[in-house]
Amino acid sequence: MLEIKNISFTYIENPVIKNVSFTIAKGQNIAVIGESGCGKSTLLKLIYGLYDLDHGIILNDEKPILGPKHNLVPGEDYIKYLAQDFDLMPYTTVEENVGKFLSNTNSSAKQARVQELLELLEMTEFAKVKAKTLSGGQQQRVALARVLAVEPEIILLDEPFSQIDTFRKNSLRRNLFRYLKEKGITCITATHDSTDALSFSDETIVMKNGDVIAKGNSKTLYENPANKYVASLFGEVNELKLSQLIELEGDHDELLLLYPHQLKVVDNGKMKAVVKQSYFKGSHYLIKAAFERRAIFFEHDSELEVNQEVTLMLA
Ligand SMILES: Nc1ncnc2c1ncn2[C@@H]1O[C@H](COP(=O)(O)OP(=O)(O)OP(=O)(O)O)[C@@H](O)[C@H]1O
Repeated sequence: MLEIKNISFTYIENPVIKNVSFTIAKGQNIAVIGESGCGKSTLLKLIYGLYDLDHGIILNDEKPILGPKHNLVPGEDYIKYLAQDFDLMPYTTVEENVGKFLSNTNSSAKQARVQELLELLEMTEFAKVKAKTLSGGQQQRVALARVLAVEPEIILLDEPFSQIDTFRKNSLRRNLFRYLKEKGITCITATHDSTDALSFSDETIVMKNGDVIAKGNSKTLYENPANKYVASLFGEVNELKLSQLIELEGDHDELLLLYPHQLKVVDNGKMKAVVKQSYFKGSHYLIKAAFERRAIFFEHDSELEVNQEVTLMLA
């Protein structure tokens, strides 16, 4: 089990990580989400042991993860960290990059392992190609293969699919996260892509301004977001009062956070909005509309005319 206990960290002046605590069970897949600059990458680097903490302690199976003050070469060897810059050797081939940390004592075992990883990351055809000639997305796949080569106990992935096209990303992350589960490797992924959290992670950690403001089952966090910030990390969200949608008897009003699919156009709804734009999303349209001088979003199965008035209701 990985235990993060009351950790704080400052680069120069202001704390970037502020008294953060949580635990992660072995083999879990955790997504870390939060607005840009909230401290996701820094948190991963601290877990890897790249920096010394101001306060607190990080334990893996009750053993402390120590920073550079205590380790000549920072970074624990049972943990692998995939940084946002891929740190590849540009003038060597893909297979040499992937095999860099593998032992040379059994060359056929090494070769087999490299092949296995290249297949997992769908890079077999590039085995003999020099890393510098690859596209950004291809380099990212090589970097992923490389951090997996010597099977780590814990893997820390910082935006691991940021440069990979949507088509390949889907099959790749299915393969990768299934592989990590099969091997029982604990995985923490810092991501801006809510699908990494919703479809693949066991739990999601939500960070804001150096603090962990929510942690829990990803589906539960999505369905019951504690506030608008949490909900907005999963997509567009509308903050509305129940009384704006239906006639209330008595004064038991309630503030609702509603994703676009939770509002629908009806013939005689209470809430009147004016259509401003329709965005085609493949299976539906996302409609932006004006309601009481602010933008709201809902889904509809067809395009709507600009400036058309619609009435809306809970879907
Ligand atoms: N090496 C550094 N020296 C000084 N400040 C830094 C350094 N790295 C990051 N920071 C600052 O620490 C804060 C957190 O940065 P971090 O990279 O951890 O955020 P993030 O959530 O990963 O952002 P993003 O989603 O944009 O990658 C930011 O204010 C950033 O400017």
